[in-house]
Amino acid sequence: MGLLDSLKVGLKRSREAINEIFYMGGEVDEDFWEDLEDTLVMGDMGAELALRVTDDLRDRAARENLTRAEQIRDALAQRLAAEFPEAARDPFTDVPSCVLFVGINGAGKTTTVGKLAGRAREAGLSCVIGGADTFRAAAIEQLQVWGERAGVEVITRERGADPASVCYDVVEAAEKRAVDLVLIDTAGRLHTSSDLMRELAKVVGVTRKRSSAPVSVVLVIDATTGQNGLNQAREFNDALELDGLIVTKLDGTAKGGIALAISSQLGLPIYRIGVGESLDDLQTFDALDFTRALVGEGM
Ligand SMILES: Nc1nc2c(ncn2[C@@H]2O[C@H](COP(=O)(O)OP(=O)(O)OP(=O)(O)O)[C@@H](O)[C@H]2O)c(=O)[nH]1
Repeated sequence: MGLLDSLKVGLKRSREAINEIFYMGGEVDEDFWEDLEDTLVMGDMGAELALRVTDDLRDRAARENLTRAEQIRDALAQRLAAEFPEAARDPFTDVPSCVLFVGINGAGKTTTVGKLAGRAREAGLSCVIGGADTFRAAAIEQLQVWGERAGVEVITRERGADPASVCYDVVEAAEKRAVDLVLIDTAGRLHTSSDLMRELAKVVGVTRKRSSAPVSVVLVIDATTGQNGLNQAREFNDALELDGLIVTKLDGTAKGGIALAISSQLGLPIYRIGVGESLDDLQTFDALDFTRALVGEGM
């Protein structure tokens, strides 16, 4: 199955809901617009965004005399795609670069670091992985497994070591060797835990200060989290000034709208999306491919 197909399977739930409106009668009338707005809200996009998109589309339909629902479908995909801010730079290919991965437990940080390390190797970039999750012994082991899989060295310290000083060491070692790409995994934490968020702010501060390569702080977010994902992202952004997002588990039962809500509301680009658990299941984000998978391509 191609990566785009995995995404389409993952977004099936949202697409089916949207398909229903398009198939209902075919005529664009007041009910159609109301159903569209409701469906977008139900798909986790948030009420404000759903209203804005529906209003714009309604104007366009009037202007261009689009009277059949099918004509609206691609206009909807285009309009939704326009909500995603574009990345000014790609921290995984514009090297040298140092990237810190943050997020709640189980979001997919370690898996994503492994996948990206594999991609970097394939692209002929030199890469090291930093293990700043010294909280759990199992986390260090898991990262080492991913490092072996990707053929990339993992630099870490013993369990309980100060994560900020691990980052300092990793960046220093990488700079001595003129490594292109440094990927640092951090311990998962709840956005509501202020002590752990302060610790993370220190990790970010030390890394930004020590690294001569640009540092990007990337929030890894599980697409199946639903509306709570927006609160999470807001808290991480307030504490750390995020640079962008990686949205995982879009092959699962995600509705997908949450990716749009976060990216659009916080003005954060999506660098990659995760569409499975293996090394190859990572995709460069393309806004229009994503929104077309979300709204379907018609008959
Ligand atoms: N289906 C699917 N599963 C994923 C994806 N990314 C990660 N996972 C799975 O999600 C689970 C958690 O992934 P991890 O990479 O361990 O998450 P983490 O954020 O490092 O977790 P902590 O170390 O607890 O902070 C694992 O079972 C992964 O295989 C994805 O894109 N799709």
